Amino acid sequence: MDMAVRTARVALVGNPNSGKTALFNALTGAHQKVANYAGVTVERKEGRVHAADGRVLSALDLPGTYSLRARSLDEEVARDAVLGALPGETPPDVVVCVADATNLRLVLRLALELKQVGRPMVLALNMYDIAQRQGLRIDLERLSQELGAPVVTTVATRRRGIAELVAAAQAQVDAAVGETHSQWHAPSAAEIRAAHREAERIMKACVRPPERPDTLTGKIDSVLLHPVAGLAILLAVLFVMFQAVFAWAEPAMQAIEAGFALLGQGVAAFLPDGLLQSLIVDGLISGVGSVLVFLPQILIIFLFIILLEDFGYMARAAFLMDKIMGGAGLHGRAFIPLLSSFACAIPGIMATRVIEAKRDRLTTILIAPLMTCSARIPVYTLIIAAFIPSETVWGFANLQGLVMFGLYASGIVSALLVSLVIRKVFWRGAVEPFMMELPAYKVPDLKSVLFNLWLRARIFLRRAGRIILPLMIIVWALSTFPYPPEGATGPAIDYSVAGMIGKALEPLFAPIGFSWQMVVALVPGMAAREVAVAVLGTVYAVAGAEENVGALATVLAGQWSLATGLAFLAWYVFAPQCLPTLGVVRRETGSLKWTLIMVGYMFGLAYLAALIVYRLAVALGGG
Ligand SMILES: Nc1nc2c(ncn2[C@@H]2O[C@H](COP(=O)(O)OP(=O)(O)OP(=O)(O)O)[C@@H](O)[C@H]2O)c(=O)[nH]1
Ligand SMILES: [Mg+2]
Repeated sequence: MDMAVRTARVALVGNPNSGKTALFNALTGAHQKVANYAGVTVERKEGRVHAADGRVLSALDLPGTYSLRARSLDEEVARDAVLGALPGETPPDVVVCVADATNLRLVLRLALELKQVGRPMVLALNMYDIAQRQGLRIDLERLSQELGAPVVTTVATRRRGIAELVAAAQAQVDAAVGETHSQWHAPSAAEIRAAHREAERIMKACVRPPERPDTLTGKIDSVLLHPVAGLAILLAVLFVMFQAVFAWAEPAMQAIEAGFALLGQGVAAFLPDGLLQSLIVDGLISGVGSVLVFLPQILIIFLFIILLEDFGYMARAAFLMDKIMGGAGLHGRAFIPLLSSFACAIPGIMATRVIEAKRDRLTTILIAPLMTCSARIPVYTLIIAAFIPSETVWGFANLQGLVMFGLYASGIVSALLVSLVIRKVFWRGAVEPFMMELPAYKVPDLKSVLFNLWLRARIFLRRAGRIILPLMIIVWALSTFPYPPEGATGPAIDYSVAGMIGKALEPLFAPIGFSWQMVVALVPGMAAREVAVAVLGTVYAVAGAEENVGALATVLAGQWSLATGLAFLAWYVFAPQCLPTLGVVRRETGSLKWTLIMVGYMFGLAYLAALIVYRLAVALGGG
């Protein structure tokens, strides 16, 4: 094979949370998710590295692992990539062992294992900035001798040491002599002990303990992990987050709303009355605009989540929740997947790969969609704005924020209950104990926070363009054609296909107080939750009373009873209104049966919850 044309492949291997993905991003210019807790990366990702001399390398980001003795699916990915065991894949030309320089003991064991694989290796001592700040002294030359591999210091987040790392990797490729045979085999207990001793010896020989050991982390932890104070702080953080959603977003939302109203009026004035004007103004601008208004709220929630992630708080939250989750039959490792599900259930379900036991993993997959994903935010805020007054209660809390908090809490509490039921119905047995690593606290980096926020905004805007926009054209057509017959008196939509579908399904939803217009919104809302908001925008715009040009929330407040609004919220806490999620559940469980069980229980709960809420609200005078 001609070495000059084949791109050399570099695999990034290391303990969880050591900065592999941050290095990968710095090397390739990619934007993979980086966060301050273990288990962020669960899949292999490949990218291209342009070296200073013009050559191109291929880099591979991998899930974190402590050993090649893989126990969970994500660790297997790392092991197979290193051993070249994936179908159609050769072992990497160079292995870059990524180390958290402040936590070398564990990575030395992994490095010794990697040496046995027999591929050329480079040790990247990442987080070197923190090591230096702590006054940790590492004898780089000696370390390199002991491991028989070049050592490069890096600060991935500041892109320091990147060029040196690439050069070291390339030098290893150039010096490599043909194929080596892997010496790696699953080690015996005695071999593991010997490796631990060897790691300990290297540690003693090369690392002098920090002059300023990290006492701050301990001090902060004694408060944040306190069983009472810690939980109170966690609740307070969430409380502030939901208050902020309503308190801070208002001006930005009004500006976006006014912008779309102006755009609609401008286009309406410019285009002649008729079909095209109706499609663009009522279908596209009104539909897409009604969803985009919620961008500020989504960004506020993500700002909180990103800051907490980067600070290192999320792993502490997991620690605090561990008892409660264990009581509900959930594995401690389920926390991070469930946390990811607050953005979107799809990455959350993928993240369950870190859970070793199949049953624990399946339980987590089944409840992940109950976490409030960001696609629910537009629906929740719309209905809250329409039906919940912006009042101050108890002298300090905004009622709208409290209701939002309650909706998130309903999702979490029901998830715990469902998990408990799954444990009772499908399988019993104790949950395995779980050792959590707590990452060091870090001051969030402003640039990376803003960048992450921009990535979230981009996902939201893309969904608006790729899912909502095309669907709105279909919805507009279905709610416009066929035209009402000669001499018809009702609004045109009553005679359209959408009207017919809505009215045909209406009896099914009448007991929970849904109007046929709402049913029309639920059907395309299966594709993505927030589409329902856009459809409501269009259905009521096409229904076309002049006074309806106001904000959608005002329109809904005039059209629905309070009971109907609350029932709609209850429905949205549970309904599996997201086909892509169902597709991922099917793929990750490999089972149609479990996918259908999930769909069934979620629709069942949605109907039941909406029914109870509706009846209760009507009985209390909200009909
Ligand atoms: N100060 C400092 N922080 C870093 C450095 N490299 C990474 N980080 C931070 O460390 C945390 C972990 O980084 P990731 O790149 O997600 O780690 P990973 O090894 O990919 O983690 P997993 O995918 O969970 O195995 C993030 O908060 C990064 O911003 C560094 O060199 N210096
Ligand atoms: Mg990673």
